[in-house]
Amino acid sequence: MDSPPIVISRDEVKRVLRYIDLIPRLESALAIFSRKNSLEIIQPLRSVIPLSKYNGFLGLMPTYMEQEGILSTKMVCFYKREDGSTLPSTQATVLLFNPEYGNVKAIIDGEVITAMRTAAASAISAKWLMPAQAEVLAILGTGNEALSHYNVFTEIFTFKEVRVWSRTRERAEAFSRSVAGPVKVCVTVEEAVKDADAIVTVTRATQPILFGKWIKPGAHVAAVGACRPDWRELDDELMREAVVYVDSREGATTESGDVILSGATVFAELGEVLNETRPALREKTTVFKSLGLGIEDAVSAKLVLERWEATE
Ligand SMILES: NC(=O)c1ccc[n+]([C@@H]2O[C@H](COP(=O)([O-])OP(=O)(O)OC[C@H]3O[C@@H](n4cnc5c(N)ncnc54)[C@H](O)[C@@H]3O)[C@@H](O)[C@H]2O)c1
Ligand SMILES: O=C(O)[C@@H]1CCCCN1
Repeated sequence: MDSPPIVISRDEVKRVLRYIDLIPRLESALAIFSRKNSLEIIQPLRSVIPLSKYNGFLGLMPTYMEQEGILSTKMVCFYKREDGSTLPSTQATVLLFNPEYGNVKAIIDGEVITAMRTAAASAISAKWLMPAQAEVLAILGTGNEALSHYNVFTEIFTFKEVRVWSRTRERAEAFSRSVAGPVKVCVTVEEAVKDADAIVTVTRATQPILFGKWIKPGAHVAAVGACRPDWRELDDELMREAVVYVDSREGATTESGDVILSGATVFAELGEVLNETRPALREKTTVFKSLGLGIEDAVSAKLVLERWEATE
């Protein structure tokens, strides 16, 4: 008889998932994704259901990676509203199936997976696109993604200064106190990004908060928020003048307000850089527009299950 699905909680995911293991799996998955071979990967564009009454969305992210033996679906709800709820604004669950028979092997909390795989993808973009001698990191936003980005960027790079900006000084100060290393609290976005080499935008803004005129030529921006076609974090000048990389061309041209409304040209997918079919123009100002991919959740969930089984 088949065994029931294993249920892996948020705390267990946090216990077993490590960037050092996750990053190589993501690099491999992004590279496979950009080869566009349906024998290797089937990952349709995310279906998104608006939850208009609650100012939110449900995204469905099925993925099949035949050679890796992974069949999964992430279901993610994300909300625009700010009504003082203590629940996270992005909540997710990942189902891992046995592709041979269709039985569910594991039901895995997706909150930490989402935060860590998104931050790891941004870190991979920075590995290839950030200036060689990067000294200053600026993080715009102080939520879950800000924390995961702080963690991975300070784990794999060495910055002389890390800055943070939030709409209120209190939130930026609380973020600065919550992390292990020193973080400079900035009162304006302009102050935070001045001469920064790497900039991470992880807000729920729907209008531009980051303007090209403030940015040092050659800086790298990992743009993570603004995941709807009418939402923005970056202004037209930045989007049009930077070299724009994305996780998925199809995703970016369907879901990203920063890409669609600015009319910017997408230069390459990150996976194409990893496959060396498109160049990494590190010396130019670069934007990595991240929307999030089912394959990232698929390989993360498989890794979580492997580590969980190994340590149970
Ligand atoms: N690209 C991806 O794969 C991916 C994955 C997860 C989340 N996201 C997106 O990243 C963003 C951050 O996610 P999170 O989980 O950290 O959210 P969060 O709610 O934990 O944090 C959001 C941050 O944005 C700030 N904020 C809210 N409205 C703002 C506004 N109008 N202007 C400036 N700042 C504002 C909040 O104060 C907070 O600091 C969201 O837009 C989310 O949808 C993207
Ligand atoms: O890929 C994801 O998980 C996210 C969730 C929030 C909105 C954008 N995409």
